[in-house]
Amino acid sequence: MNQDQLKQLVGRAAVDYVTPGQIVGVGTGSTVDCFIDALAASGVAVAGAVSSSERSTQRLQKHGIKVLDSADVTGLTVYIDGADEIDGNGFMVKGGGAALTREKIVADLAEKFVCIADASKLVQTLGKFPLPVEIIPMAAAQLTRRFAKLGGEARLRAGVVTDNGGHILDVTGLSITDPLAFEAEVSQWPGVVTVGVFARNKAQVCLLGGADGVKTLIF
Ligand SMILES: O=C(CO)[C@H](O)[C@H](O)COP(=O)(O)O
Repeated sequence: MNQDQLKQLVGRAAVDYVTPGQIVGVGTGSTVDCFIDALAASGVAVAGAVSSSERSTQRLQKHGIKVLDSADVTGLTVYIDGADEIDGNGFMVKGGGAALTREKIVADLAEKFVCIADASKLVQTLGKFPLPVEIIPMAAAQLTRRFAKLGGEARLRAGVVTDNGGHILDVTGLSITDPLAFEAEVSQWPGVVTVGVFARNKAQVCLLGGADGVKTLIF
């Protein structure tokens, strides 16, 4: 199976975590696109979705799934999203699609984060994938210096403006051995909107697609 087929496989598997009549939290990315399509095809009638991006909103609406504002809900049972990397504790790097800020906001509303990913995303230590950080543009130079002190090289993602009007730094060369401490530290640097380490809002479940089918990891 190629990577696209694995994404479709886990997208379909994630529908089992959605209950009819529920409001579901929906992430962003090509794997989530597969989930949205599978949900629409499944006949599981949800009451609506809280979406983490304009991209997912458009796809949900195209399928006739109602999109609610995050302010319209007090909580969500489940949030389904992909990841750029996930480790053996359910800690993730996210933001390859530049949607990390809204993803973290919607994930924070949910009782359970179900990560859907192909097996290439499972890593021992986070940091090989360039770490996305949404920032206020004015802080770019200072934040680049701060990451350099941690051994990272930050590059501005050219031509990208997020749904919130922010910019993205992609940081290479990091080895994130303590994701909770790293997230807490970087999150309080002035000019950081959201760091793409999801440790406080980690996954509780990962549906990992590989040659043998879908493996369910519980954290
Ligand atoms: O964090 C994300 C978007 O901001 C995505 O979940 C992540 O980039 C994975 O994307 P894909 O499913 O396309 O591989």
